[in-house]
Amino acid sequence: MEGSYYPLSGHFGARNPHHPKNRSWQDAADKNYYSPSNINFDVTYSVLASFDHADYHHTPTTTMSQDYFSGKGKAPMSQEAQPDNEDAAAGSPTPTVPADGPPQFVTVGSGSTSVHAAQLQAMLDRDSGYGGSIDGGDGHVSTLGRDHATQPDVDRRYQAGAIHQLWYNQHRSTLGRSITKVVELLKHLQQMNAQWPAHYPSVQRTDNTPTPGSSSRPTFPHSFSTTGNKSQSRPASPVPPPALRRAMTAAADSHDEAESSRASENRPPEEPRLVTPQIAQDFSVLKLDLKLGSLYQAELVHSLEKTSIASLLDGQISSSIRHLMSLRERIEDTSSKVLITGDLNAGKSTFCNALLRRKVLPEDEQPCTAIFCEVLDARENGGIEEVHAVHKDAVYNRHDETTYDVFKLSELETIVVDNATYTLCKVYVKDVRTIDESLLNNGVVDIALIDAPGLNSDTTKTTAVFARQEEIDVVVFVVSAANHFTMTAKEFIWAAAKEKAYLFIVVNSFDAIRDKGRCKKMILEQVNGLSPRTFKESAELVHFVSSNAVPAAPGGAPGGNGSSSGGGGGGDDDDPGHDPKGKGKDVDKVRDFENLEQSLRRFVLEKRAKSKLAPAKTYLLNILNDVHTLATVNADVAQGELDRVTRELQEIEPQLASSTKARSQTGEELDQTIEATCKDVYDYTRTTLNSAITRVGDSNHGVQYRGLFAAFDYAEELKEAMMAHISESVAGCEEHARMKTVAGVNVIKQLGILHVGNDFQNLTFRPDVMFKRKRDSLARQVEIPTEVWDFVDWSTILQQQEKVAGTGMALTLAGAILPRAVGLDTGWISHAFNAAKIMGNDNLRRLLLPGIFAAAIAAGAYVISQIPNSLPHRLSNKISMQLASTDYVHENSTRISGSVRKVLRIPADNLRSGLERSVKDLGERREKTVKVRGESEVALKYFGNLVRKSAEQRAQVDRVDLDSPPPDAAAALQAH
Ligand SMILES: Nc1nc2c(ncn2[C@@H]2O[C@H](COP(=O)(O)OP(=O)(O)OP(=O)(O)O)[C@@H](O)[C@H]2O)c(=O)[nH]1
Repeated sequence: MEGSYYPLSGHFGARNPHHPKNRSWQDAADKNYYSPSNINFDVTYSVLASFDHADYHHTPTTTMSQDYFSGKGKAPMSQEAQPDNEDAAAGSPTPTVPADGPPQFVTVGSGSTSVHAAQLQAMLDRDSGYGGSIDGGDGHVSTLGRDHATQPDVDRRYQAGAIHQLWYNQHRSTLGRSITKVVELLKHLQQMNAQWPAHYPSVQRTDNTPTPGSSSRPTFPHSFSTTGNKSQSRPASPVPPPALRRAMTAAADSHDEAESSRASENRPPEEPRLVTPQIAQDFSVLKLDLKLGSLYQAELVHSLEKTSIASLLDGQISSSIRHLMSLRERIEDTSSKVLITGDLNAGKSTFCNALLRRKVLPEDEQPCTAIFCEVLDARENGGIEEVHAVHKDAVYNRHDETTYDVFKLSELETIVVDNATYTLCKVYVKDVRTIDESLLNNGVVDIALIDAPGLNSDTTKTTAVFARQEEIDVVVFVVSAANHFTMTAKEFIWAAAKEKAYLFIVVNSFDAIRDKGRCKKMILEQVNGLSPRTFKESAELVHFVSSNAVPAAPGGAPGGNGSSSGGGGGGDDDDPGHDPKGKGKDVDKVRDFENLEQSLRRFVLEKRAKSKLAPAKTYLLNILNDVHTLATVNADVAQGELDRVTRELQEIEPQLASSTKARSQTGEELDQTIEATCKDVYDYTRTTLNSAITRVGDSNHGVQYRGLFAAFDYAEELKEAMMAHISESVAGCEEHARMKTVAGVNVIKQLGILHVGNDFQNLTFRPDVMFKRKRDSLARQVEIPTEVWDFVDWSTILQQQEKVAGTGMALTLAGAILPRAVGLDTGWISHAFNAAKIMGNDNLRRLLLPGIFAAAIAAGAYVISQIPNSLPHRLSNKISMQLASTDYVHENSTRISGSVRKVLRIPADNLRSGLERSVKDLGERREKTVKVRGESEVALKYFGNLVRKSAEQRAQVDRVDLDSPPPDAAAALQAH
């Protein structure tokens, strides 16, 4: 057996005669110990080394631990108490280990000693834990390592402490890194949630929502126990045991496997929901508290906008980030708080002083401690010993003197008795012991001792509340051996045991008891009744000591007797200097106390892992589960959204193309229809009216000539009839225009139905309303006055005149007009004219005047006679001229076709804007859909990554096994 276990640290090596001086920690680290076929204790050893070069340097603890390993300290045990190291090295069995157990000595170093190394580790595990490995779970109280502590025992304890510390640091840094990663993930999730509001599953209205606190708190499996309760082994599921969850996390049943959203989608919907209620049940940290009024969450989720839910989620993520930060602070905090409480006058202050090896806290036979005293290493106060008495209701801040008053240590007595001004005081003391010996400054973990006021009706509650604080890693309950447990003590232990599972019980003033065996038995029975778990581990957790027998260390504060820790004495009842027997007793007492210290130290170490790392691990698993669920759901939603918008785009694209085409085609068609209709109406109207006007004089329109004396009436009636005829023609044109308009509207309607849809289905058109305005009726009318000259057909007369020149004209007039006027046959006159022409002009000149006269008469008579014939023409011409001068035909044609255009334009414009709108709508929809597609693609990628990353992180955190011993050692043990 070559080498030693101790090369690991100068300190260990210094105390072991077999320590090879040329070996160093670095030497060991340089060895390749990672070969799987050579699993041995050196693996653990190399783990130690690797930590030394990795995470271990980061924290003050690291530094202290290095000091601790550097050999600056000295052995905690008195020389008398140390076993023969030579014997131990030579392999002689120690009396504390059963004969059939593993070897009772250990010498480790090279790979050849791996079996023993593993066995040593197993022993360390058994020794340092307080699981079933010691008492076998049958309630038998072992006194192993307490009554007869040997040097190997002590070494093993140190080794266990070192291994535990490295194991702790490894897990701490893994969890710390994980926290940083998760915070990053959450921050990105927050950003994503702002851009793409994350979908949150609503909660189904079921009664199986986990009620906080309903699950029973599990027992903490032992870190070092290799035969720990198998039923407590963590399930393979990443969901941690429920009761390990923090108060703010809701416990989720491990059998509540997250249902895949696809599977849940296949189920018939029970109520409207965003995603699936089943998934919502699995949320623990990111659960949205939507219980408002009488609304159920599901209803509320649905009544809230998606963005409101996203902002609620954002709030949850923020608080989660804050919580993770505080968890990181907590795991990085190297100190552990030990609450020392118990009945009045049980000896709590004396016990604290004994741990400190200094009379720091006032001890008195009458109740004196009225406020909480937290004893801390003076290094935390810049090395200055003083008391900071914290003001009532103030939050202590060492850098803010308004929160506390400063006192000297010697003034502590006056402060602790007064609970009116202060509730808490911070006592900074210099540690008089070396880091090997000190509990307060032990090189592994900084411990703060909190001396609580004695339990009474006023403070029990306060102390119980205090005990529940997460910062309290360990509760030490001091009970007087003479008084046993009072009612108040029992109540407190009941309450505290629920929170902390294990309590450290100090039965003090054991020196005052005569029948020690009976006392032990009775107290242990009581412990069994109060905290069975603590009872099961009573060898480690229940200690019978006499605190007042522990002397102050050299250099201690006034009050200590200056004797060394190993020297004994200092007790009130013994004087070791004069009584060798008494000295022997005190040595036992001191050794008991030192055993207590070692147990307490291990307890603190283990509890520290539990109290600091377990919440971080549990919370990380919970949040990662939530993030994973949320990411899975949202990846599904994003995929669904992507599929949907892709389908939608496939529909929209052709719709948009055909709509755009229809818009231009239909626009042209509409223009053509309107133009063609208007042109047709205009042309028709113009032609019809022109022909009507031209031919209006061709008939008398049924108006009868009733003689000369009714000539004027005749003219009037005839004119009216003519005008009516023309008006009727206009009305006819309007009717034609109506028909054409109806046809045009129908064409537009069909186009509308074809391209726009239902809007045009109900298009109704009332043609009868057309041309009903006053303007239309005015346009039809023409005012033409009747004049005398209308009765004379000058053109006829002039035509006749041309036939005869000069006098002939008169004759012509007479011959042409008169007979007609008097209604005679004109044949003879023609003959007369012909005769006159033969007679010659001279004869005729003589006949001129009478001729003219006769002709005038004849003409007058002729004109009158011609009225029935000439008047229609005259009037027709006159009307025609008049209408031409007012541009009647054009005006009406324009009016009628204008009206038609106007009427047709209404549905046409509607159709145009409908088409325009549909193109615009489709364009906008397309734009939006394209945007959603882009966002969905980003979200899908993001959440897909998040699913992967959260699963990876979760697996990493899950690998942080707080319930098992360092894996290499366990493997070595198993290999053996
Ligand atoms: N015989 C004996 N007396 C002890 C022991 N420990 C403490 N005492 C005495 O018990 C009395 C009370 O001790 P304290 O330490 O003040 O008790 P306490 O629990 O702090 O008291 P309060 O804080 O006031 O509740 C003192 O007179 C101590 O000397 C012990 O181990 N043996």
